[in-house]
Amino acid sequence: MGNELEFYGKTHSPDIRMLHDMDEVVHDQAWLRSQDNIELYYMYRDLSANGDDHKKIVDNRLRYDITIIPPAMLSDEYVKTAGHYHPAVEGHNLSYAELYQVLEGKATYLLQKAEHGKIVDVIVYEATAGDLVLVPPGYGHITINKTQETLKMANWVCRDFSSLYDPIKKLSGGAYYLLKDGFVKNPEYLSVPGIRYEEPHDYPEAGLFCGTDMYVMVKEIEKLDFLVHPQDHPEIFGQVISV
Ligand SMILES: O=P(O)(O)OC[C@H]1O[C@](O)(CO)[C@@H](O)[C@@H]1O
Repeated sequence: MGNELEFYGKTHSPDIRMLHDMDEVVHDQAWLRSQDNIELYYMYRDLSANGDDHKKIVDNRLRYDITIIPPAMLSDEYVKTAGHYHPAVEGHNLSYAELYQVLEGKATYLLQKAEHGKIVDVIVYEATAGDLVLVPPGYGHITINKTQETLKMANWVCRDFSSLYDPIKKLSGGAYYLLKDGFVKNPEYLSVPGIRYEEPHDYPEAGLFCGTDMYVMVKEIEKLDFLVHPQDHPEIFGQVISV
């Protein structure tokens, strides 16, 4: 109770990520073991403004979610999502992408690309309200709220797959932890490159612009096909795929 979200006049209840759902990925394990199982963040999945929109979204194999992450410290670490990768699109060695937009507050997005068991790229985006961040194929991702404000963000993603949590759980979290003093490498990873900091930007090829509520893409939903068929969209993924 008390965590409902209003979206276009309808009330939605969240899935709640609890602290002990995150046992494997929290930096301070001694602290974690002494803690009660508190609520960390709230996921409102498969939202739509009305039945027509919902049909369009489902017919196009998409999903629109909102996630709310209140400020919190996990001992010395800023609150974050559990983190996951996406599976490969059937018949291709390219995994599904995902598009985020910050609605309120500020987000730190950590993206990491694994190849043959090694991390070959780490990107961090600092995003504020209106900013878009695309998680390209091949990248696992974690969202961190390092502020004192609640973070509210939305995502568009293909609805036909389950996220892969094990690769990040097995290595006790992402390639870096964001602690009070800044990013520190996770020693469980054998070799990790330095962080590349990138700025959120528009994706004009897909009609996506920072500052415009990306839910409105439901009106031209075919432009989000790059989330369902990334292999057909070198105009969006050409550069990142070749990193
Ligand atoms: O699944 P995690 O790593 O807890 O992250 C939660 C986020 O992932 C999503 O499931 C989409 O990837 C969102 O609903 C939510 O923002």
